[in-house]
Amino acid sequence: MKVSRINPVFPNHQNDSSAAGYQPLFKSFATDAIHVGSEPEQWNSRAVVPPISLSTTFKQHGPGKHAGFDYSRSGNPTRSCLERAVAALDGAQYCLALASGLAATLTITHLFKAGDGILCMNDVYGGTNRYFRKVAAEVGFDVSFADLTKLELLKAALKPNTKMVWIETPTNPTMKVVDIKGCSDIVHEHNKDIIVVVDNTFMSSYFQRPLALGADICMYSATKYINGHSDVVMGLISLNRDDIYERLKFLQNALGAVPSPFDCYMCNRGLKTLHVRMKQHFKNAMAAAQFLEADPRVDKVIFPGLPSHPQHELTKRQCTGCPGMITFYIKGKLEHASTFLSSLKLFALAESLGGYESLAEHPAIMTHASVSENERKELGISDTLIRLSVGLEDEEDIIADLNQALAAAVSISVDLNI
Ligand SMILES: Cc1ncc(COP(=O)(O)O)c(C=O)c1O
Ligand SMILES: N[C@@H](CC[Se]C[C@H](N)C(=O)O)C(=O)O
Repeated sequence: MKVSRINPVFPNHQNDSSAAGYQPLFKSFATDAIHVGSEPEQWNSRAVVPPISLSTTFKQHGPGKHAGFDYSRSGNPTRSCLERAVAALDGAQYCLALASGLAATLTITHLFKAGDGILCMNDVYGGTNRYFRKVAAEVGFDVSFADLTKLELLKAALKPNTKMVWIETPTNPTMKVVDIKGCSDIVHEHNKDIIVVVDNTFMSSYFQRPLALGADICMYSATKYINGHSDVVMGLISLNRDDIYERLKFLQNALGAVPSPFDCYMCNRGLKTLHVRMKQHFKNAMAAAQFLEADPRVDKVIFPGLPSHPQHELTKRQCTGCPGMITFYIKGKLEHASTFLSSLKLFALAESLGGYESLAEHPAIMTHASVSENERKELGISDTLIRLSVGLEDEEDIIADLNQALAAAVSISVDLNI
């Protein structure tokens, strides 16, 4: 039987978004997601699905002589399965799993010492901003922020003590897209020892491979798309450099912020369908973004897949597509944003993103409340900014829900001027 590979989003082309100008899909992504790290031959039982290895300790042949594992914080068979799969998907030699995205951030930061400079993209997840400003800076790191979408600002912000440049792209929540290759080239020309880290949480390895674009480390809040089912909190770090890996592996054990075997099992399970989920997130988000952009009740939509996005061309140059994240400004005031959010029926009003279910939130009050008011103002995180994580439900139902919540927002008695 001939299997049709016609894609309804890009009907004249094969089953990928390269036809719309994006990078071609990564070769054998689905096969690697499903098979790498899950080889039945590694188990005596030949289990096709990796078992959850709950034992905290492993019997040794003789003192210090073991079969690859001695203590579960230091290494765990279920965790290894996940780490191997994610490394393959990132085009990396190594991957390390941590207890959360922030645990990954803090483990990476422990590569450095007080007095070292950390330069961070100015718009990042509120908890990353909070960690760098209110924890790392307080223990003596020289933390600074710059808009890294402007390469001249990156050049100007590099200092003699800069040891790490932290990029998040697209940014949470204002969806700015940073040129990973452009930044990595500038940073490494300035000093090849500076470590460029990319938070790849929003894109996932399906849409973006930072290591191939020159970054030294790719990290994730796997809590989001990588697991994809909103039931695991986890972080991941992928990389190719042996020296940094050895130190991070040491820190994974020495700091001890490791995920449980059960969570590793769950995340590996979620990973098997990453490619299927991301395609549908892209399709649904594109439809929702186009609907919102055409709607007079909406001021502005920020979605890298729309030609109106300031870095749409860059997105196509460095990514294979876009995830389900959309940010938009509703017309009116805080009351309109609040009414919209509390009127949603299918979207849940909740923090987090990247799960199969649609979520909506108010960054200024929720995920980015830890960012100072002044900074929020500078970044455009205003009272009317709404962030959507478009899920995998039927497109018509997603749009109908947005439509009815916008209708509820305009019906309130506060003057809207439209
Ligand atoms: C882009 C991004 N990076 C990192 C984090 C931190 O991840 P976690 O919640 O898994 O600690 C989050 C969300 O929390 C995020 O949205
Ligand atoms: N990255 C998530 C996390 C939500 Se914010 C979680 C918590 N309130 C905190 O302040 O740490 C997102 O939705 O962006």
